[in-house]
Amino acid sequence: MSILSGALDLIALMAFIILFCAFEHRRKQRSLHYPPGPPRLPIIGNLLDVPKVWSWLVYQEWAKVYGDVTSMQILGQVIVVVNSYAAARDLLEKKAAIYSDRPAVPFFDLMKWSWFIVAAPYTNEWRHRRKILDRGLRPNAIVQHRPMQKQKTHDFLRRLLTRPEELRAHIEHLQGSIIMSLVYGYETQEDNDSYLKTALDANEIGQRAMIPGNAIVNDIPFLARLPEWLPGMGFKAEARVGERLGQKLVNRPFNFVKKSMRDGSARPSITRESLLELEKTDTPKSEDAERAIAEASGSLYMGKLGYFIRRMTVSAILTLFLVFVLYPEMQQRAQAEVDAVIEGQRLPDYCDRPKLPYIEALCKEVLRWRNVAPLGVPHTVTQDDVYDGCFIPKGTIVVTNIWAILHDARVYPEPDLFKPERFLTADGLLRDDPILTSVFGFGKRICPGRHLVENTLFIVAASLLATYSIGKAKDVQGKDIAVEGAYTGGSISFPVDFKCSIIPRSVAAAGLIHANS
Ligand code: HEM
Repeated sequence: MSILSGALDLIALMAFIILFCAFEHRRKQRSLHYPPGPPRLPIIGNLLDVPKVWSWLVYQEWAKVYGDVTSMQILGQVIVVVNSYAAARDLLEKKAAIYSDRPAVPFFDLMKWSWFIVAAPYTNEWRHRRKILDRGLRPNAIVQHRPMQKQKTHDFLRRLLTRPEELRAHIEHLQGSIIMSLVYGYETQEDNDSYLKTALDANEIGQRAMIPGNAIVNDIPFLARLPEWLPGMGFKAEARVGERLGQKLVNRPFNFVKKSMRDGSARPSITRESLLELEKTDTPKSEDAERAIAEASGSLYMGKLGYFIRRMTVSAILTLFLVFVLYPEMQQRAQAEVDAVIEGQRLPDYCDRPKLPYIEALCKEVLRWRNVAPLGVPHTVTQDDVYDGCFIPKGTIVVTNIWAILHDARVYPEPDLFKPERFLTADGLLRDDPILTSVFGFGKRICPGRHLVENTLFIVAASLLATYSIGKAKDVQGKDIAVEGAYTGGSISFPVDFKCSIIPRSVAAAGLIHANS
């Protein structure tokens, strides 16, 4: 009896100590301040301080006053902005276990769009789908798609030959057809593509849900629980449309792959490879495992046209054209480099890459100079945390100021200048720069498409340089049309529309384009 009561006393004492420590820990955290930031007004906090456009520039200025990790509060929601590479790694990579969630988008929940990886919460479901994408988009896996990327780039060159004024449409087609081929082995039709309509419709709904202020339920989530017959509940019917579209988007191309696998016509693709892998490991095939593949692929299909992935890649390729217009001397240097390798006999290939360090450096500088997602995609914190003596509570939204990281004058001197040489050694060799990967985000949510983007940018740049001269367009009087080189200030930064001339460098160059497309 006395042994038993002694043991109980010990357990009670231990429980008391654990509770006391937890209480003290929490009390200490509570007594800590949030990371420093601009002064807050009662209730609305920093609502009036948040700029609608070019916010990354304002946050960069705040960092000079308050430090690399700053915070603001909007209607009670804590938002932390991370402005340096070191802090981004400390939080989003070293503490990835608690910094990898995404802010909730209630309208997506209503549409049952948890399959859409970009916005999905950090759950086992997400991990499973993300693994499928990581496997399909890793360097060793995408190597087999290089011939396809090359062929699509050659088709792009041909389109530029016949309708150069439709530059942006051609870039969108290039990007979309690469993704559809990579994900489903599907050849996008030139006009009236049958998969286009579904994706466009789903995207329209997706965009409305993502852009702040567009879907009322995102701002006032409890509305989702009210009955549909109440006034103002129209979003519920819209959510049902979104759910149906989402299912169509996920299932239709997936079924196309399964059917073509059955009749033996399936081309290599992420979906086909994932299904083959599943056959090896999962017997009998479970519906859940197939569904995960369909949904992971659907996320890329959605992204092919979406606000997010499409705009990013299109923006980067447009920047390439802008750079050629603004800096003709760099275009000439890059042309000389590619000419020395291909000697006008053929179009560039991936195997030429090691011999084209200046072009590689130019592509890297395109990604750095006008990084297309200056604030990345927000993460959220799933547990209370302390960083550098400051309290970061569970639920905090963490925004990475990728712009500030890539325009840090200590790392990239004269950061606003376009200088490919910063990625070259004194001997003209390519310099490894781990900080540049910040352009694709951090930690577990880092962009899985990054290797594909680098491959695409390289082959597009080298092929363009080998065949075209890009310069200022002329007005009716034959005068150069000025190009400002301005960018939009929204969450995905885009070159403001500009005109340029795109002319084959020679008859032989035009001949190469025809011969290869
Ligand atoms: C210039 C082009 C691109 C840039 C700069 C870019 C950048 C980014 C960034 C900053 C993120 C957020 C990372 C984070 O949360 O920390 C992201 C996420 C993502 N990107 Fe990209 N991206 C590009 C193109 C692509 C392409 C071509 C694909 C598909 C093949 C892709 C697929 C994705 C996906 C699926 C996510 C969500 C990852 C997740 O939440 O787990 N991206 N990207």
